Amino acid sequence: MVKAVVAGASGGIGQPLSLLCKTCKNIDDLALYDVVNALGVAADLSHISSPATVTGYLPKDDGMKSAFTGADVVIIPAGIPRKPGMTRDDLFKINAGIVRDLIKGVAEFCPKAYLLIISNPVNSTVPIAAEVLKAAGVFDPKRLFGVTTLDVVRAETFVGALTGTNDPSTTYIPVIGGHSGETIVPLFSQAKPAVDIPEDKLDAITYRVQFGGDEVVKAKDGAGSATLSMAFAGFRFAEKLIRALKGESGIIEPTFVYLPGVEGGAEIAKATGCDFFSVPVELGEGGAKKAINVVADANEYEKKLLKACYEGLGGNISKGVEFVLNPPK
Ligand SMILES: NC(=O)c1ccc[n+]([C@@H]2O[C@H](COP(=O)([O-])OP(=O)(O)OC[C@H]3O[C@@H](n4cnc5c(N)ncnc54)[C@H](O)[C@@H]3O)[C@@H](O)[C@H]2O)c1
Ligand SMILES: O=C(O)C[C@H](O)C(=O)O
Repeated sequence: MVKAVVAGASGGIGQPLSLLCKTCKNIDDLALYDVVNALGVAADLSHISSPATVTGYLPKDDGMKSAFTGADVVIIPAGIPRKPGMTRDDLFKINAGIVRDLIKGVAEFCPKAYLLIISNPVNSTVPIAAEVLKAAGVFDPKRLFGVTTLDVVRAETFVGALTGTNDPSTTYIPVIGGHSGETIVPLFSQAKPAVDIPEDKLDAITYRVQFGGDEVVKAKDGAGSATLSMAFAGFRFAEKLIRALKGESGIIEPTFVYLPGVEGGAEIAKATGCDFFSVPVELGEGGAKKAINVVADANEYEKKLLKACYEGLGGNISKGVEFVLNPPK
């Protein structure tokens, strides 16, 4: 019996993500939480003839408590998206408080749940979540994941277009670091099967993975950021995690974790100078089983990218931690 919650279920990501969860054979009970329209989205999805039961909750009548109680997995895409001209960090002011308050609810109502944070800026919202859980005495680093899967999905897609493969998703490409601009570092040299990216195309494809989010923000022209591709990516990660929790072995996916709390992570934290970092993580019955040190094998081109990543990411992480430890007055 697996209960999954989508918090922010009525939004651009939340609705298609909830749809995918409703059709997932590994989810039995789906709770949709939002500050608006969660009952409508739940009523709509509940007519789909798949096994999962769906219920919707608003903040009134202890809705968060009802939604979160008994949850095994909580996926959080709640918060505002970017408009053209904004960085993900510009979202901090509003989304930091939204994530903090949702995680307080998690700590109270489902402290053992596995948490998948989608809300931006991920580089800061995941440290916020960790600090809130620590303060409540329920932080387990093996259960907290920043969802960076969209960067991996983009890398697969853009490389697929270059190689002309029939199915881009069959190429494994570790994308590591954080989830914004230069903190996103694709390691094309470690693709499996190997890909041969012509030298004159390397800068452009790297940039496209790092700034792919901007393409969508620009194309949507004020109507938000990536929602459908993000729902696909968020579901891909959630579904893999649930399969691993149920005992399937050998599942590896890059995700933004608190490295010192995951096996193999301490040495990566030492090498990168960042406690929170996305690396390929082997998922298991207890969540994050092992962080895989792909940093050590980066080539010279990738090492330069990583240097810029460490510089940007450190500040984003501290900003999140500070928000909880020294809350703005
Ligand atoms: N991690 C990633 O790769 C990635 C990719 C795309 C978007 N995002 C981020 O995901 C977030 C959501 O994007 P979107 O396009 O779905 O936005 P959206 O505005 O369409 O939806 C957000 C939803 O969150 C809800 N919400 C707001 N405050 C809430 C609260 N306190 N509790 C519960 N629900 C609340 C809103 O009512 C809304 O339904 C943004 O921060 C965006 O930047 C992350
Ligand atoms: O770009 C954004 O703001 C949304 C998301 O983080 C993305 O990568 O598409």
